[in-house]
Amino acid sequence: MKFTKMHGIGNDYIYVNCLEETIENPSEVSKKISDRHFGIGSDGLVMILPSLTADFTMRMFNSDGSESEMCGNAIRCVGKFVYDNKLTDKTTISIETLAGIKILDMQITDNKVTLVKVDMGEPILSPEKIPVVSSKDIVISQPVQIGSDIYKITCVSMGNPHAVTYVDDVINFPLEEVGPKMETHNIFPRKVNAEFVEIIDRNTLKMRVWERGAGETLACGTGACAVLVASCLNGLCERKAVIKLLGGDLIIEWNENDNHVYMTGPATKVFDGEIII
Ligand SMILES: N[C@H](CCC[C@H](N)C(=O)O)C(=O)O
Repeated sequence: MKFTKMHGIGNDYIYVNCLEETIENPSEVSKKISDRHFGIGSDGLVMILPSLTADFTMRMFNSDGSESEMCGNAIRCVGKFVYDNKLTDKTTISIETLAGIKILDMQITDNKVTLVKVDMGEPILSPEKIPVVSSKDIVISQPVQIGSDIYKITCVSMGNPHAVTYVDDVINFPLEEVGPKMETHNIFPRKVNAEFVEIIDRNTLKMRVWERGAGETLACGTGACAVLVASCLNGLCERKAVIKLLGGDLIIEWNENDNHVYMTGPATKVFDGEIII
């Protein structure tokens, strides 16, 4: 199977052109190739497929084999993949995902995509659609017990579920201990991506993420969007801000006119390869 290793600010995936390749069991393949010792090494697998309703389809699998509805860092790399490999000559393209069709505007330098702005659509705030078990109409700064500690979470879906918690010192936060317990907490029927955020100022947020199905990653695009929305709902930031992640920065805006969230960031190719699966 031919593949391309790419990353979005350090959130790295294996990309396969499934207009040419066939993957019988993507969940098993994702687990196998994601292993950083026995496989290629990645946060998961991304399949690029045809679409009847958009220019292309993206399917994304975490390193544990679970499929996600949407992946922000990956969709930017899908845009780069299809343009740089001349599968399209359009600089504005549509990608079908399990979270709906997303529109990408791509910046080109020397015939290669360098920066991508993605319309991530509207944030989903109703608990039953996130999903999260709650008696409230919206989950903002709600207490949840993890071990002997209480954390206050704000829940947002960008097509995939997120729980956002504010901390004083995110770099030294015990993510390996708290992250997996939040990910699998029984109030999340489909588990959850857990973001932990330190407010730098009203235009700058610093975050780490324990991803559903992948553990800590260097960046999470949908997570950065969820963090911006949650921080606006908590009155902690402006509607456009720099989100600083371990792997790099994203510019996120929650537009008050169309209620859409826009994510702008880079997409990077590492290498092409071939593997027997
Ligand atoms: N682990 C996520 C999918 C990847 C999201 C993240 N890598 C991004 O860039 O949005 C989930 O199961 O919902």
